[in-house]
Amino acid sequence: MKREIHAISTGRQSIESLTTIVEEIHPFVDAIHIREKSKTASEIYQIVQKLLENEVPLDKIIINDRVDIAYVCKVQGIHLAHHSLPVYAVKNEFPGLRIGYSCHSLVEARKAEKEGADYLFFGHVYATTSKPGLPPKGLKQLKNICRGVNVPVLAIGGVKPSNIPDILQTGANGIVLMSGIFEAEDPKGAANDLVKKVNKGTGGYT
Ligand SMILES: Cc1ncc(COP(=O)(O)OP(=O)(O)O)c(N)n1
Ligand SMILES: Cc1nc(C(=O)O)sc1CCOP(=O)(O)O
Ligand SMILES: [Mg+2]
Repeated sequence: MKREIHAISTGRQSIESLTTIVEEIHPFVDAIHIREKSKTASEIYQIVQKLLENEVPLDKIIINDRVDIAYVCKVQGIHLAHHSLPVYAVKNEFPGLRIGYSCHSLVEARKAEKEGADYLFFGHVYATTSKPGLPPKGLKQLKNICRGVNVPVLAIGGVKPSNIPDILQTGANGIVLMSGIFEAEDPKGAANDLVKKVNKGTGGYT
């Protein structure tokens, strides 16, 4: 199974900054999550249209939480969290959408898999400013999740180039970054570096 790199928008950037970064990084990553909790449906739709105008492939775009926007825009998929519509409900209504789910325990992971999730995020693996005051789950729990389900598991939370080898040792199928890409001084350089690290030793990158 190909290892995947996903990038998630921060929710803190303007439409202009966000779309400029995505236009630079999309060739290096497998998926770009538009996770913009305080933007309106109209603004998120505008983001997707701007990305398409700038030749970002539809099949690299994933919408966080908003199934309506994912369906209307015909993107690659929808990413659900604990506050979202249930996985089984989305699967039933939109069998063509790739469904991701953010889980934080083995019980949640197995439930999401049973309900039809196509892949899982597990986190936060390392400390991250995105989850202040919450202790990181660590590599041991990540390994346990990877062994406990049959769908791909991607590590999220505090991921940086130096911890990629340890993450991949757990059996994780990829990595997910927010600040490490969207808040990097050089997002394109950061994404390129991640591709090299993720594919090291697989023959997938020369
Ligand atoms: C134990 C625990 N519960 C919830 C979260 C964060 O929620 P999540 O479903 O991942 O949604 P996002 O806010 O991250 O989009 C967590 N990290 N830990
Ligand atoms: C959106 C999100 N969800 C998490 C989870 O554990 O569910 S961690 C996270 C943010 C990850 O940001 P960064 O790459 O900057 O650490
Ligand atoms: Mg999350």
